[in-house]
Amino acid sequence: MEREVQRVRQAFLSGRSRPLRFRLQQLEALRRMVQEREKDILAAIAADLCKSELNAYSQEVITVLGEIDFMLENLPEWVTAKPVKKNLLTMMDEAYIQPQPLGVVLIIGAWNYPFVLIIQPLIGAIAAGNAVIIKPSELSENTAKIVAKLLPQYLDQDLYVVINGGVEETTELLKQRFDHIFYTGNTAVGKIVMEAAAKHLTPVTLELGGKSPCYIDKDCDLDIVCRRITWGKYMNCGQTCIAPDYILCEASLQSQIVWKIKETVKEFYGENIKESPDYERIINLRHFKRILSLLEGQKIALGGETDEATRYIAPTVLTDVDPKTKVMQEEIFGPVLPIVPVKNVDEAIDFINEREKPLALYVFSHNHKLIKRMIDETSSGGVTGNDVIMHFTLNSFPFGGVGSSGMGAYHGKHSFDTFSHQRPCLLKSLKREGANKLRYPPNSQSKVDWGKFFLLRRFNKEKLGLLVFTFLGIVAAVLVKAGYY
Ligand SMILES: NC(=O)c1ccc[n+]([C@@H]2O[C@H](COP(=O)([O-])OP(=O)(O)OC[C@H]3O[C@@H](n4cnc5c(N)ncnc54)[C@H](O)[C@@H]3O)[C@@H](O)[C@H]2O)c1
Ligand SMILES: CC(C)=CCC/C(C)=C/CC/C(C)=C/C=O
Repeated sequence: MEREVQRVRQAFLSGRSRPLRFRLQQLEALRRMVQEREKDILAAIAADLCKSELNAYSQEVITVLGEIDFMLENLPEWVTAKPVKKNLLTMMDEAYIQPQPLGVVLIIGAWNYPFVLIIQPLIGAIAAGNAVIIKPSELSENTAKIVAKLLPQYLDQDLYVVINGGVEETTELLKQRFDHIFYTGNTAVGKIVMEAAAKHLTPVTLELGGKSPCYIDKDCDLDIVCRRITWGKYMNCGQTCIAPDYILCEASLQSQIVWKIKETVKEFYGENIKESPDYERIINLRHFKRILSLLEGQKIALGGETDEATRYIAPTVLTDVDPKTKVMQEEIFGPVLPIVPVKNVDEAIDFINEREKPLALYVFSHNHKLIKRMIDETSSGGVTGNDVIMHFTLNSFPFGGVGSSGMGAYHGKHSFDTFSHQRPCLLKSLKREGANKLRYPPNSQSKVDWGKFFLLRRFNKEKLGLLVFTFLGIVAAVLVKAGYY
């Protein structure tokens, strides 16, 4: 493992990942890989998650292709050094911020969207000029294998390396020194990753999970609300980090919500859900049993049917759920939707704020002010009003959590920034030493006064500032040279 990381570091130190042209070439090669090997990639995702190729394409491949195109279009501008505002002391100098690659990045992926969750951060890391080691989830083994097979056929083999394995391999990998670790997965392992990173003072991005609440105000169109929630909750069989985890609403709305979700489930997946190509399965038996255990003692208003042999759990809704029960203590990550009755929006806000900060928050209402209030008075990684999931699709948004749902963010320019160091560069001339004498010892009251003037004085118009500065610089230089200081 150590030798593998060393090999990638040597490749980074060769400097070849840095030129813009190289980054663009690698991103284009990655796009070619996705396009030319689409069938293999979709088959692998399908095998891992019992997902139709159409769904795998729309949920994972479209996002990847969109992200690559966005990078290719904008990268030339992002890599360019950006001049910054100057003060009077640096007015004659060159001052700019130069984004630079961090070095060797480790990307650890999760199994639930096994392709996009490793390839989207990879796109950002390549765009920013880094070398990358990718550790796909061992639970989605088909996707892990195909990615390990295809990447070296299209990308630089020493700069971008896939290492497959489970806990043992990841633990070994985490002992190595990286310049950034980007981890997607559960919060408990997030802590392990952060602890390992701390040993080398390696910065981390943690894309974690949590219980994302969904508040339904009585002033709304319940048909549309339930259609959107049904889509976002049961997509990928509920195994989506930003799926609505539970509903908060007035008790009287519950029966209508159950009825409308039932109708929508029928419309989306047909009478026989098991036969639907659009309804997935639980990833493994451990998660299947974990989800079943969440149903114990609950009022099942819809669904509840299961089949262990195929790890099938029907779209399920629970009503009158007690917040103290197990289903409300952990992220569900399955097709089970509890409804917790609250009296009003105040109680909903308190309910959310008494718990860990979620990855996403959803609010449904015709009342725009109520939605704004919910946003102002709570915290979450992201928010969508009157829909679910959709903030994920906008790559101008930073995608990430807050508090226990994660730290750092990515997508689009945010990915580029996450994998870059914003390096401040100040280039001075070796001339104009006279003015510089003001800051050299021995100090004096008048030097301090000049220093205050140069550093604290603000001018609205930059040009006026430059003129005044030039004049004062000349005066100061003359006075210093003449021995007045
Ligand atoms: N924020 C996001 O973008 C996002 C996306 C997907 C999933 N998630 C969250 O991830 C969770 C589901 O994923 P998961 O954690 O079950 O995925 P997982 O089991 O695939 O684990 C994630 C990664 O951690 C590694 N890992 C597991 N145990 C480890 C250990 N002890 N030490 C070191 N590495 C270890 C695995 O090898 C894997 O690569 C949910 O909480 C979900 O909300 C978040
Ligand atoms: C809008 C469409 C068709 C798809 C969105 C795909 C989606 C839900 C991706 C989720 C990726 C992600 C961050 C998953 C977390 O578990």
